[in-house]
Amino acid sequence: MHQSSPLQNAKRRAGRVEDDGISSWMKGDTGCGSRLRSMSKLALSCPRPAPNPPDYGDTGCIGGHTELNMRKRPPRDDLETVMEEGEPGSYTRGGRIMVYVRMRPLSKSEKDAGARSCVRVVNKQDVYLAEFASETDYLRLKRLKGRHFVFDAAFPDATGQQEVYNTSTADLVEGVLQGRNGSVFCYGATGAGKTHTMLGSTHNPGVMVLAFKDLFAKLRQHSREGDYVVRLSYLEVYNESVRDLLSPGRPLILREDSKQGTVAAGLTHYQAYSADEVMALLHQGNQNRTTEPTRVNETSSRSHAILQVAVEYKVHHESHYVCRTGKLSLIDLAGSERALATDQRTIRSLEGANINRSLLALSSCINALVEGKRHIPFRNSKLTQLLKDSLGGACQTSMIANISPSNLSFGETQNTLHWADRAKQIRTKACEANEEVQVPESESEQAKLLLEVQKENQQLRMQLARLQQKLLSVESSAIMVARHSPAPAATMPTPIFRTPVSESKATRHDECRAVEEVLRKKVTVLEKEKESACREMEGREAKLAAFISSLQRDHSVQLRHKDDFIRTLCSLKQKMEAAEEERVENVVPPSAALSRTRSLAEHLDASRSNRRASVAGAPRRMTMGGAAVPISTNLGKGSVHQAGMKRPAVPSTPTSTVKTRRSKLQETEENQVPAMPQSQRLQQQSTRRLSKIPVPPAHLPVQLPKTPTTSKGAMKKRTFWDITNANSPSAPVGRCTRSNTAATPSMLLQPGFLGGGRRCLLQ
Ligand SMILES: Nc1ncnc2c1ncn2[C@@H]1O[C@H](COP(=O)(O)OP(=O)(O)OP(=O)(O)O)[C@@H](O)[C@H]1O
Repeated sequence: MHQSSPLQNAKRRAGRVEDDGISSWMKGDTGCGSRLRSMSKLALSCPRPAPNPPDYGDTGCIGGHTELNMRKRPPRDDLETVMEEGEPGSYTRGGRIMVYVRMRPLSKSEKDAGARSCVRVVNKQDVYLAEFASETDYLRLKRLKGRHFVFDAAFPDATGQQEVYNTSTADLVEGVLQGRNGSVFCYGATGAGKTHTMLGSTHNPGVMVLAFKDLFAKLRQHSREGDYVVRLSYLEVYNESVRDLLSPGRPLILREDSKQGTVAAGLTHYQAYSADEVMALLHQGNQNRTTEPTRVNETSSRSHAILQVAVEYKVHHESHYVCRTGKLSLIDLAGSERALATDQRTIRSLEGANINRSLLALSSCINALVEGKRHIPFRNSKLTQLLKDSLGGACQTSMIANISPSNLSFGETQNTLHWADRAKQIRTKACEANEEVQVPESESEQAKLLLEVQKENQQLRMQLARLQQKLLSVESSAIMVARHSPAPAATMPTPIFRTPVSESKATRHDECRAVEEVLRKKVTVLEKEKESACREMEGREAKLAAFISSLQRDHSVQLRHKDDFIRTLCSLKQKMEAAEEERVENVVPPSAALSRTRSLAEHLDASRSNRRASVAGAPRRMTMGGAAVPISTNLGKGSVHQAGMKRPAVPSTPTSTVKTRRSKLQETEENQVPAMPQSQRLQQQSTRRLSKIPVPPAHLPVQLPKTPTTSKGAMKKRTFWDITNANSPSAPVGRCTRSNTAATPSMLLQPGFLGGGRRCLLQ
């Protein structure tokens, strides 16, 4: 019936003989747990551990209510015990994730399908898993293996919600109120009871609801009304996109925050003041959550849901108050599932693939954390990104692994238990309390006042020290001055500085008086010096003024001379221009003019000689073209009459001009004016014309016109007066770049200035 294992034999040999214990384990008494633990310890130390396995009833019912089926009990050597060193009950939260297992009852459908329980929870910590095989399935029967797991707590199917909450989450809520972060998440296969554990129903509320109720109750207990703030956010990760469940909209983006860790940007945070408010929000969020019926679960959650509660509150003490900030994350993961477990192969299978992928990423992170790897692949999925703080951060974390007892779900249950067992080894960072001690306002004011008084006192002390130093320096300088200046004998009959300064007050007074006297004398001397200096300065000033006025006079005289000179120059220029114009007017070809002049000169000579001849009785002759020609004395119109000879042709001289000349010639002849060279005559003409040009008065300043003329005709008529006096009423108006400035004498003397100015005016 019963095989003794080597371990039992060893125990017996060691005098620690125990009964096989099977019956008592089946009953689930408390003693069996300790026995199992002691055996497990032994198993760890023995090369081939073989503790006695628990018994499994035919019906699969658990809880020690069935008869032992000895035939189906797996061999003891096959039982694999997975335990950590140390007493399981001695687990503390410090530094690692707390792992709990909750088994749900067999569902009606499972019972109908003839499923049996393959899991046994013993002593609220130990979980035994057995694989059943039918009696005809010989192959599987041979491979039957029993597995034993020990967790921080294991909840059998009959465990109520409150107990689960008290064991797994209540201390986290307490931690949040102390300013720590905490998180609880449920893991398991689809339909294993995660949502039931986390959310529950209206009549049987789950961990989330109970946590809120507890939280608000404790807040009211610890803090005054109005001294706490509870903020709530609720999101889901569906098909690798993050959604806000309290205000659905666009998918949210995850961001890394140096203070808060991974945060969903744009997530709504509702402020709640009571548990009822939270319930309403939770209900609203759950309505928005993606749930679909699958073959396994009527209301299967197709997303991972994360509910976060941030708590800020003040705890009042006698002299101060403490401000604490904590955060509690409650996570309901979507169930891992086999592809066949779901009926649809379209959207549901895609959801399932995404769920499995994210859970695989979670498993990878847990493995990496357990193995102590440097790199933890949190970024592999949105879920692991969001759980980063819960898994590897400064956070108190509880994991509830939900399992189904059905032998039909053996694989999923086994995976879940293995996964949960591994998660036990995850170490978390030390979770420091986020609290700030603050002094009440009245006391802080007093402290502030005290500080101010102390500061003022210090400043006054420093000021006093500075003044004392100053006084000493003044005294020493006074002594130095008094030493270096001879004191009058009458005022200082005794040498006052012979006595030390600190000797007596009287001596000091004498010293001061002596110093005062010396200083007064010095001041008098300085005043006298100042007066004499002032007088000297005044004399110098008068001399300088006279010199400046003489300079000004000289300068004005010089200016006048310069103006005269310029005026002369201008008149000469005008004359020359007039002469030039005259010459241009009488345009005669040079050759013709020359020949004409010559002929006139010859004619003049001839007439002179004729006159002389007539005076002497000889016939008058006229030389034309070098030959002497006899002419009549009448030199009027066509007066040249000579036999056999034509009158010489005058080349191109205009008739009027010829006439004028002839008349002039006649006049000359008549007046008997001696012949004169033409150049002299022209000069005389020019002189005569120039004498008619008015010369400006000497006192007028030489100025250029301010505004040049706009017409050429006007310019041509301008006189010297117009050019030199811009204020003249006849001054032409026009455009000129240089004419806006009054010309200085030196400017007027510039070569081409007048001509340039003229050109400018003609523009
Ligand atoms: N401890 C329990 N006691 C009684 N009934 C339970 C328990 N746990 C789960 N159930 C029932 O089992 C069914 C499936 O549970 P639940 O929906 O919580 O599974 P789940 O793990 O959340 O599944 P999924 O991952 O598909 O969402 C529900 O009808 C629920 O009422």
